[in-house]
Formats: sequence, C-alpha cells, structure tokens
Amino acid sequence: MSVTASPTATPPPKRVRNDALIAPTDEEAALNAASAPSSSNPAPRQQQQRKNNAPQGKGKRKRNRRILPDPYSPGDILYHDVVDFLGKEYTDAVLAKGDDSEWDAPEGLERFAEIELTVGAMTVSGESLSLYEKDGKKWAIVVPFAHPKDKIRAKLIQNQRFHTTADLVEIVEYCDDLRGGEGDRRKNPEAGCKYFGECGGCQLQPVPYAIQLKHKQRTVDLAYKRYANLDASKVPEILPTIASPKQWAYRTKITPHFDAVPKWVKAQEAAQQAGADAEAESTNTEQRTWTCKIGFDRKGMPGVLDIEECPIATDVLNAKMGPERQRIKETISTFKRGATLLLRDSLPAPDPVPSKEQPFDVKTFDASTPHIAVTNHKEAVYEKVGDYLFSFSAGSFFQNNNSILIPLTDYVKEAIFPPGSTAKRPTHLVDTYCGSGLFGITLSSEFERIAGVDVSPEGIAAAGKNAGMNGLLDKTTWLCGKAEDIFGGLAEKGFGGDHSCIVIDPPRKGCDTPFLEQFLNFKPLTAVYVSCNVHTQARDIGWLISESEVRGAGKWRYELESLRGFDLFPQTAHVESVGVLRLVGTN
Ligand SMILES: C[S@@+](CC[C@H](N)C(=O)[O-])C[C@H]1O[C@@H](n2cnc3c(N)ncnc32)[C@H](O)[C@@H]1O
Repeated sequence: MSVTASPTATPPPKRVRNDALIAPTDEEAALNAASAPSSSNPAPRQQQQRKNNAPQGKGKRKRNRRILPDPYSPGDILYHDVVDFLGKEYTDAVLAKGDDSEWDAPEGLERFAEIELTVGAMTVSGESLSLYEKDGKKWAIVVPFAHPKDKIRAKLIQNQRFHTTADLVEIVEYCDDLRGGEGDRRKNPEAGCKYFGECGGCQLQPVPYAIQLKHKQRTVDLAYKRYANLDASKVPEILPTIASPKQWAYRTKITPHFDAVPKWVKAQEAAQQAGADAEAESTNTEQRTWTCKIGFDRKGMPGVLDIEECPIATDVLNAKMGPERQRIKETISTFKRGATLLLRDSLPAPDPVPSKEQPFDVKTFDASTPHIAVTNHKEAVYEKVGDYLFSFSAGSFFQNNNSILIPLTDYVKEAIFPPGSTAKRPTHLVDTYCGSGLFGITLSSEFERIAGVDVSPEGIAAAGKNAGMNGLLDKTTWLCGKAEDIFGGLAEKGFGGDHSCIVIDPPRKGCDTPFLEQFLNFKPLTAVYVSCNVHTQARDIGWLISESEVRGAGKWRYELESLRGFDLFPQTAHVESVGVLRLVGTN
C-alpha cells in the first residue's frame, strides 16, 4: 500500500533515546567505577542491590538524567568496552576527580557534527571504537559498520559517559584486516546481504568466518574477566569457538514486523473520500508517500527496514517471505496496530505421527523430505536432531540453528562423560530450563533416568510429547515450574547429587539465586551450563565457584573445567557459551 500526503502531515522521525546510557548519579558513578573491569569488583548481585538502593532527593533532576545501564545489558557491556579502550587507569583517574567530567565530551564533539576518525578497535557487539583526544582528554566514538584501521567519516549523535555514539557517513579508506569474508559485498557482490549497513541484524558479515570465531572466543574471555568476579587462576583458557556447519541459510525462525497505517494517512484518506479537502489539495503540490514496510529494525534509527530476503534464514523461509509480505500489504488497512510475523522452518508432519507405541525410528526417516514454512504460532513444527525427532508449537522456543545441534549436544555428552575418565559416571540427568527436552532427549541413551523442568507449560507439554515420540516416556519426568522447583521432588524419584549431573540452559537473564542455592545443596557430580548470554553466565558460574569454596570448607568445591563458545549465530556478534563445572572432593 502506498499513500501520498502533504509534507507537514507527520513529524520527521525522531531518534530513539537510549535510556540505558543516560548519565548516573554521584553514587551510581562511584558504583560504576567499581564495575569497570577489575578483579576487585563487588559481587554483581550486590551491585544490583546497591544501585536500586541509591538515595533519592538532592540533585534529583540530574540523577533522573543519568541512569546507569543495567548490569549485563548491552549498554553495560559497551561501557566496559569503552573503559578497556581508553585504559582503565585513565578512566579511574577521571572518575576519582568526582566532578562528573566523564560525561562532558571534549570540544569539537557537538551533536550532529561530522568528523573524520581512524577506527582503533571493535566492541563485543561488533561496532567500531575510535579515539578522540583533545586538551589531554581521551574520548571514544562508537560507530556501527566500520572496522579497525578504517578511516571513516561519522556524524555524532549522542554524548554518553566517556563516549559518543555516531552514525557512519562514509568509509573514506577501507582497511581489509577484518574484511574480505563471504559477506563482504565489495569483494563478493553476489554473496552476503544487501541490507548490511542499514539492518540492525548481522554485525559481523564482512568479517572472514575464522575471525568471527576468534571474536566470539574473545567475547567469552572478556565476559569472564568482567563479570565472573573470579581470580584469573580459576578461569580456564577459553577454547576455540566451535564453528557452525552452516554459516548462511541456517536460521530456522525469523520474525519480520511491520507498523500499522499511521493515523495521518488514515485521516487524509478519510478527508479525500469526503471530498472536504479538494481545494486545499489542489494547492498542495508537494506530496509525500507512506509505504508499508515489513522487515527488521534499522540500526540506530526508528522505523522498520523493508526486507525482501534474509540470507541467514533457511531457503524455505526466504521462499515464504514473498507471499507473506504480499498478504500483509494487501490487508494492512485492517491492522489497528503493527504486528510481527512468524516464519518457522519445519519438516512436514510425519504420517502417522510417532507415538509411545510406535516411536520415531531414524532408519525409516527420509532425510531428503523437503521442508515447509509454518506461519501459525500454534501449529506443530517438526525438527530432527541426530536420531531423535522433536515437535513443538511454532511460537515456542527451540534453538534456531539446527545445523549445529548435533555438535552441541554431543559436546555436552562428552563433557559429562570425558573419554578415558575414571571418575564416577552419573546415571541420572537433570535437564533444567529444558524447553521441549532438547538435552534430556538427545542425551537419554547415556542415562537411567532423566528429569526436566521448565516454566513454560507449552514447553513442558512438548517435552512430554517428544519423550513419547522417541520412546522415552518410561525413563523421563517433566515438571512445569521454576527451575528451582525441581530439587524438592528429586530424592523421591531416586535422584541424588552423588550419581546425577545437571544441564543448565536458562534464558538471557541467567539463573535466579534460589536455583543456584539449591544447586549447591544438591551437589551434582557435573554441570554443563549452556547460555545465549555469556555475561550472565559468567556472573552465575563465578558465584557458584566462589560460593562452593565457602560451603565446601576445603572438603569440596566446583571447578570450572572448560569454557568455549558455540557459533549458533554466524554473521552476528552473538555467541552461545558452554561452561563445564566439575565437583572436586567428597560429595
Ligand atoms: C534458552 S531456552 C532453553 C530451552 C532448551 N534447553 C532448548 O535448548 O531447547 C530457556 C528456557 O528456560 C525457560 N525458563 C525461563 N525462565 C525459567 C525459570 N525461572 N524456570 C524454569 N524455566 C525457565 C524458558 O521457558 C525456555 O524454555
């Protein structure tokens, strides 16, 4: 749908204000000084508490303007990047002055000014960091879509604490050190994504894949330095990131969204229909168009970026994108609000669907069966992982990169049963945050019994159904509740810490304290913590290691045996981190 209007009919788009990066109170400034990368950080859980308890009153206006980013949030991670880039000695010295000058950008960095920079480093999220120095003051400029050693022109947008965010105007001189990957369109015009530079999605696209993996290894390393609050001797060297077998066309779920027709467009249509504005219109020569855009968020800008294809999505999803876009464009005027589409890659429903009586048999499975795209949130989706078949409703959680699920689940299995180990073998598995049972089911052949827990009733229903489909009902139990609820009923089901292991796979916010407390009471032989947010994982694992030393009082403790990333999200800066915890000493 395309509609014209007078240029004054709607205000120009406003930039989204990033509240996460507004300046802090004096108390918060002191807190943040402590949260910069340092082994003397207070425990992160305490930090959060102290921030919430910050006194109110005097200087309230300033306080309201200057709110610290939440710990582990993108703003907090960027702040750590900026401090590392400028040098902690330097930022500590500025903060020690206590005069708020860390919020005052040096002269020459006025809003909307355009300046030339040479990029010095890359942030964890894949943006560029450039140094600006004036009158002895050091400042960082954060610009997307540029790479170390590039010479760039940037338009300054917002001054923050020790840094300014900016838009990329142009790359004056490319440096190829971190470029030349398959997604670098200058080198491979037919590869990669035509939306790179506008879409907020895949920050690492031009970077060669081997360097993407190294970047993610560094991200895991930095997360543990910044957030684990552990002595370096207790954090193992980060192992190389495990590559995704598919680096393009891997994503099995995409959710493009769109806005409803704006009110000004509807008002104008109504006026035109009524013929009331005929005279005004005849004198109005400048016309403006509104187009229905269906896609993803634009980087650093409000509004939707219209997307016709997404090269990291599977082929079947890209094929479905056209008809779905057409359907929305034809019916856009019926939407009162914007909405999000769902496109999910699935195997066709097996006929008959496997059951407890007739479980899934991988030998009869035809691997060449063409996939389909499911768009209804409630419809069942089918995915195969190794010898197992999974089903879940299209709108519920399942890992989005099927190509790496066998390496991932095999790795978790080997972490629990290291080849050649003479240690006691666990016979029972507790699959916490189990979703539709991915780990419990794929690891089932190694265990006598499996218990899973998830807060989502849909997830737990799917886990039960999947256990049935794969002939595992007799040895599995699935509980709907908070992760910590599982511990209350384990003993009566024959689960004891001395013969159990735990898989922990929480959402981005990580684990709640009651769960971690009860984990230490249960004391499993091994735990494998899988996480899509390495920063909260570092916090939780750091706490478990430190607290186990206190509680174990020299008799037992947990050791962080290994840490590595899995690349579930190629071309993006996200990493799935897997940490293996082993009980040392008497159980
Ligand atoms: C990252 S997903 C992992 C799911 C599953 N392990 C998988 O790989 O498919 C996190 C899961 O945690 C669940 N969850 C979130 N908060 C929870 C809580 N407090 N207790 C238990 N489960 C929770 C969500 O419903 C979701 O299924």
